[in-house]
Amino acid sequence: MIEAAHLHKSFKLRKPGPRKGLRSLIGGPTFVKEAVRDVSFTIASGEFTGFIGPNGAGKSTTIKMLSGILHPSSGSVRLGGIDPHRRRVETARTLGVLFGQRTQLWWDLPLRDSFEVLGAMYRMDPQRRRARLAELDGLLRLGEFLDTPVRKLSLGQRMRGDLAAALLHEPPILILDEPTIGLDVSAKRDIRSLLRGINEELGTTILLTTHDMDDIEQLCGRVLVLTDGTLSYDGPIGGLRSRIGMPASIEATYRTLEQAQAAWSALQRLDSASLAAVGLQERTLTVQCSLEQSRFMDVLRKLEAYGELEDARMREADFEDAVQRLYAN
Ligand SMILES: Nc1ncnc2c1ncn2[C@@H]1O[C@H](COP(=O)(O)OP(=O)(O)OP(=O)(O)O)[C@@H](O)[C@H]1O
Repeated sequence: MIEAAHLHKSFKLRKPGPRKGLRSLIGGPTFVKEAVRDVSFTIASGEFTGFIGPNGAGKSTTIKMLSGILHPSSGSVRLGGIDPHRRRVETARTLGVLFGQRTQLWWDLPLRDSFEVLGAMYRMDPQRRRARLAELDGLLRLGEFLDTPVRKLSLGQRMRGDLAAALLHEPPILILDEPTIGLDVSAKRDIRSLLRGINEELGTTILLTTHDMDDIEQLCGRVLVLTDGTLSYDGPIGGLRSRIGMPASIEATYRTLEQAQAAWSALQRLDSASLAAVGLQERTLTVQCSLEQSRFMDVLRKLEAYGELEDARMREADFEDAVQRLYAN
């Protein structure tokens, strides 16, 4: 459904010139910025895929190439077999796009009127538009604010309206850029459950770009990680967890202070990639380990070599932190 083959995009930029005032506009020497280096992936119909990466990794540039706004310097894109840059009209029919940071609705118009304008832009038959709106109303619960001007909507309501606007013309593919940005916890939960419904009930293929790892964990079967213009990971979220190592920490409380101190100094000397002592507070030792939860008992057995344990608790690694570490490396 979405095919990207060896996508590459570079921009020719000019360094600021040494001169002051108007003459600085002439600028210095040019250089090439490679925003996307060599990205290939195929997304099948009905997949819900996450697209993540640190700031400046090239996600927006990739999305702009997928949606036909930018032409790749080399490589190719096909959306349902269509080249989005050459066939703009068919692409507009195939694709719905939502940018969380801006709206495609008319600020002063009631939501209902925005849909009328969009329906006319997509040359939808009014009867078909009304039927589709009724379907989207059932899914996105628009009824309560359909007659409210967009500027008076809460951010969560506006996002629901924007989702309906992106889906009005029944596109089989939806590209979302930060659809939960700025929302509070409950509105985020709401939007996520609506996105799940759109994917499952309408069968829409979704590519989701976000900096919110909860979006990815809760929605995406597959995740693409873009770092410095190249795909550094493409696979299921579980595989990303094991790739990162997902260090979990265990807090183990020994019966005596001496035992805890003995364990602390022994583990400090131990040069192990899978087990590291990271803190000692009175009788409680904190260790980090890259093992899966099923091997918690193995770690406990190692810790018991230094003395009897009174208590032990495992803290699951935070996915968000782990992904930030992955970007940093
Ligand atoms: N039109 C442009 N002209 C010049 N450089 C650009 C242009 N668009 C993007 N870039 C550069 O390309 C690189 C990738 O930018 P892009 O916006 O695609 O990253 P991103 O992953 O979407 O980042 P963010 O998460 O911050 O939105 C950046 O270094 C950016 O400055």
